[in-house]
Amino acid sequence: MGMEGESMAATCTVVAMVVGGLVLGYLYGPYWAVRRVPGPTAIPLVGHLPLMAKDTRWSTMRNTILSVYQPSHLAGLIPTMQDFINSATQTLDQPSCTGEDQDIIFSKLSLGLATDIIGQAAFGVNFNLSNPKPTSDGDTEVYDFINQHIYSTTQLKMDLSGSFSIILGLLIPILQEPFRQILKRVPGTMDWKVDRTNRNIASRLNDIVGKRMREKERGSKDFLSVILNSRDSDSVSKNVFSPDYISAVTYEHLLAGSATTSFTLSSTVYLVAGHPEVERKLVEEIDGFGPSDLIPTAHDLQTRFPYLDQVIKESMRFYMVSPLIARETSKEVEIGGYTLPKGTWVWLAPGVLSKDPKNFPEPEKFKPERFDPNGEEEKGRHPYAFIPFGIGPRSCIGQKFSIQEIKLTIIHLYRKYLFRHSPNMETPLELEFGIVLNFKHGVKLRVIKRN
Ligand code: HEM
Repeated sequence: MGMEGESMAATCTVVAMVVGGLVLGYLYGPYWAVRRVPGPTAIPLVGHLPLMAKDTRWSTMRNTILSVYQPSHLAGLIPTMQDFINSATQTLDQPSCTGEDQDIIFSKLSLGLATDIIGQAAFGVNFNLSNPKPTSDGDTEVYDFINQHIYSTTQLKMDLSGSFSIILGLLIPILQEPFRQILKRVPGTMDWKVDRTNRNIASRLNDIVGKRMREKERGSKDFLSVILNSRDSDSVSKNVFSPDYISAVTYEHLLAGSATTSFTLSSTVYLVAGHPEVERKLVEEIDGFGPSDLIPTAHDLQTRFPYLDQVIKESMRFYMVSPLIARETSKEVEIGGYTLPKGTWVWLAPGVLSKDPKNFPEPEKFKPERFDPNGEEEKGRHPYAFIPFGIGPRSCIGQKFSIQEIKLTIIHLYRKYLFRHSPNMETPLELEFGIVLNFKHGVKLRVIKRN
């Protein structure tokens, strides 16, 4: 190549670099402007459009399944819930649980129970964890599935005990995904285990969804059936609810509905066990309802157990199971004097709010009476100070479902038993911070049979 050719090539390279720089600048300029504000990375050319598309799909889904969470439907679920509660708590009558030095790991019992109940409601499948004796190959399958589900739930950590890519992502977000992609191929790493588990779960869910899709008569009781029926009857839904998407939201329900409810149940029993005066008032209210085999109706649950209401709220305030809630601004907005550009992620911290002494005097004290609707504290409190289920159009869809389940379980338990902290349990309680809070070493209790 002569001198002229070389200088031509050099000029072309410079021009290409300048043009490339301009294109990159154009694509990433808006992102650069908000680089200090945490949020999802904009994809070149399409920006955040995929997220918005997801959102439309979600609202169609949410509207479709809302019927499953309507009061009339929930009321009809009471016998199903009660059956699972009876069978999950049966083991508490056995000498291996009621002996003086016997610990029960209550958090395990409650996770099995909550998973069974949501499994039935979401999939129409009995995982049978409340009656833990595999009897056939089919049952073993379910066991494996649930164990994987529990494993993946407990791996959703945001502290320094999570997988390496998650830890790295906390420090240098841009490196998280590339490292995850590499580490998930390295056997033995946490990323590899999580990936393998997630793929197993996904394939099992696809099997369940596929099987239910082929069913002609599937009823309309559970969430999966409602979505599949709507998919069969309406062409819009057919496009919106692809089989993969259905598996993903079904899994989301299983996850959202089991770990949260189970944590709340366990922390309530744990806190009541450490507060004899609260226990006395609670047992008095429960005994006052009627004979011990009288199952409360949905209306009874709402109106006849005001102190139980306060105990559950105070437990949820004390240990806020979902400590963080994410939102993304759909347009530029000013919050507290800060201008947030469109597309900014905003994190709400209900756990911080619930320990604010302005709204909850002596926040480190467990005092259910602070939620007494006739008390000064409750009347004077900011209406959004206590938001364990989130707030607005994306708030928890399963709120009533879980409260019904928690109330039924607590009533059933305290009719028959009292609980004490096991001496083998750490003080104070140690927690693991993830997408949902978890107990580091479980909740170990001693059971006292009443009468
Ligand atoms: C004590 C139990 C529970 C707690 C504390 C809880 C808490 C939450 C919170 C804080 C959110 C985020 C809300 C927001 O972004 O504003 C949420 C969302 C959600 N929860 Fe729950 N939840 C519980 C039980 C359940 C149950 C039992 C189910 C299912 C039956 C469920 C299904 C969902 C779903 C599907 C969403 C996403 C809603 C959406 O994005 O439109 N949750 N939950």
